[in-house]
Amino acid sequence: MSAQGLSTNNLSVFYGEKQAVKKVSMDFEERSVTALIGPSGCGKSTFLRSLNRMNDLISGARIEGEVWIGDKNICDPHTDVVRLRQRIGMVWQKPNPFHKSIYENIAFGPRYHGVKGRKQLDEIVETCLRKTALWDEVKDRLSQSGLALSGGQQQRLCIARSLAVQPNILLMDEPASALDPVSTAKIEELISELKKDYTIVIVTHNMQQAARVSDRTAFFFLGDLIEYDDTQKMFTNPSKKSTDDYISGRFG
Ligand SMILES: Nc1ncnc2c1ncn2[C@@H]1O[C@H](COP(=O)(O)OP(=O)(O)OP(=O)(O)O)[C@@H](O)[C@H]1O
Repeated sequence: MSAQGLSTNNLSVFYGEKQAVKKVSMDFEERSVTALIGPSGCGKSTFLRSLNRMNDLISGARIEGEVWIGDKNICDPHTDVVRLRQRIGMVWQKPNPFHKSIYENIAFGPRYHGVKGRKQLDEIVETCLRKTALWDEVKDRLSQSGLALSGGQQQRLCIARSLAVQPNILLMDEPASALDPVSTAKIEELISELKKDYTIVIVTHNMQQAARVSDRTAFFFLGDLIEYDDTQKMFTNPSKKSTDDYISGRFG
């Protein structure tokens, strides 16, 4: 595995007595998109959140097993969680810009991590807005509130905010499910563009979206990883009957 590679080994997540994720071992391909699919409640979001220790914030949640980034097991209690979340960004289902200007939404993270110069911050803001195809839409109103943007623009702003602290990995939990079809298409285009530079893991309920944007797909059911393969294979010739049943809409 390379210095940045992401993988899990026998990863289990519990909420109290309930086991939501059951000994899942996965290697994520770098600079590609992995989709996590499966019926509601099968543990996709729980698994995703454990990849950057977001489950730490949920009382009663407990992890067993390992999550590796390069040669570091991030489940180690000595892990610097702030630094970890800088390397592994998270984008949520509902766009959640800060109650700040468009500029400050992006400058906040780098400033927190020590970038002070205005010129450098200006550059980061422009680069991140260009990467998310927002620059032309907002360059003349950077001091306006991020909340004044449309839902789709807000979500792209949130993605730009994640990029500003230079992560290697982006986790996305149904990033387009709250958006209209045009905004969804823009987010999907953006994901395809971003995978040239980032390793992306996305939870989606939308089978067409998984088929369109991902290179690899993992099917979860009741906390188990049932099948994990190239997306094309998963959607045309899955190995397990339950994968086939789910993908073809026979349950879930
Ligand atoms: N904070 C929590 N406390 C207790 N149980 C939880 C918590 N979050 C999730 N669970 C339970 O863990 C299981 C997995 O939930 P999770 O949200 O990870 O599934 P999911 O596949 O992402 O579902 P969905 O597609 O509906 O978002 C479910 O049984 C759920 O009820």
